[in-house]
Amino acid sequence: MNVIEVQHLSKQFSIAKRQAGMWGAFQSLFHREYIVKTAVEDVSFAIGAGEMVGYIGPNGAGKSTTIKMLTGILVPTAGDIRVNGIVPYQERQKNALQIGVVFGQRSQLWWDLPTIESFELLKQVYQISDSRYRINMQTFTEVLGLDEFFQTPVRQLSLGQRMRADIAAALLHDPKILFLDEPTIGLDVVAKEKMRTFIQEMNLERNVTVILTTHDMADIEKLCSRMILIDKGHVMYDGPLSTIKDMYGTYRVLIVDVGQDASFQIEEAELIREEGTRKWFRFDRNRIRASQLIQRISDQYEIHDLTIEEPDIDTIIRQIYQEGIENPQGVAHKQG
Ligand SMILES: Nc1ncnc2c1ncn2[C@@H]1O[C@H](COP(=O)(O)OP(=O)(O)OP(=O)(O)O)[C@@H](O)[C@H]1O
Repeated sequence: MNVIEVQHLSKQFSIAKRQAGMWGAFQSLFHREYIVKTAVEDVSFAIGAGEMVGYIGPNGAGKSTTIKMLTGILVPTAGDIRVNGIVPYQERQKNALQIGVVFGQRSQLWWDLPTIESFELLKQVYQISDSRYRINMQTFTEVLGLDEFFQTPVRQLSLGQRMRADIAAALLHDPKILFLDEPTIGLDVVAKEKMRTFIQEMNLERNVTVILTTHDMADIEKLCSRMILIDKGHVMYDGPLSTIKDMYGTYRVLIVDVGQDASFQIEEAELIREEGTRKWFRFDRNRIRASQLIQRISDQYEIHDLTIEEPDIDTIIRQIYQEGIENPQGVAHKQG
């Protein structure tokens, strides 16, 4: 069953053009010109219950605008949007009851109140029963260690504490869908890992559907089997992370130390770096196998040390942004 359905969704913003100088400012009082900025264009996708989907793209791609339309904050310019059967901007309150939202860049909590009071206020806002509130607070406190800062006002929390409080607050009313906009931004490695584990647990134990926007590819690798990639408002790819990796991750780098100063080239590989006796060869595994490459080198030289580096998902995504994407096996597509 799909919990989110988006069809031909577009959003344009009209931005008033500023005229230069005093005369321009005066003229603007009587006649305003507008420029139209298209943030999201003809985006379609469907997300099933319990899926964890990474919604990713470079700065300004249209990710936050999409999330804001899904949460009902923004009204689309065109297209259909349904979250659990509800049109979010038409029934904002009803939609709010079934979704949880975390914006990594800003807190949803009351800035000046002790953290525990924010939770108590949310209990009232969402009319959460006493027993449900107790169970959820107990679970979240156990996993996220909330009690260490219950009495601290939100504005005094460290970033890691604030994010833990925010995600707990977003899940307090048992939403079936969770929107996470940069939930690990600025966190240290340990805090990131804790956050990811918690998200994973909520998905597994409560079947919460998760839509995650992030610039941290490790979030996607750890959490999402599916990825929707957008650029300039268009969907460029929608499919498994593994397909993207298989298609674009065919390059490897062989780092080899031959123990002596030797200058040599290999036809099917590109020498991309040299440091003393150590060399870096970039090769396409579809063209030559690592074992063949090593064989060629060891035929002439004694290999002292070697490593093979696989491309990380960051490198692959960067390559896609730069070069676009072809249409492989009907799962990915390029538009615009
Ligand atoms: N309220 C607004 N008024 C005018 N333009 C806007 C508004 N909100 C977003 N935009 C523009 O729409 C485009 C998409 O912005 P959006 O915030 O959705 O991108 P994003 O993918 O979330 O980027 P980032 O990764 O930097 O957060 C950008 O060019 C942005 O400047």
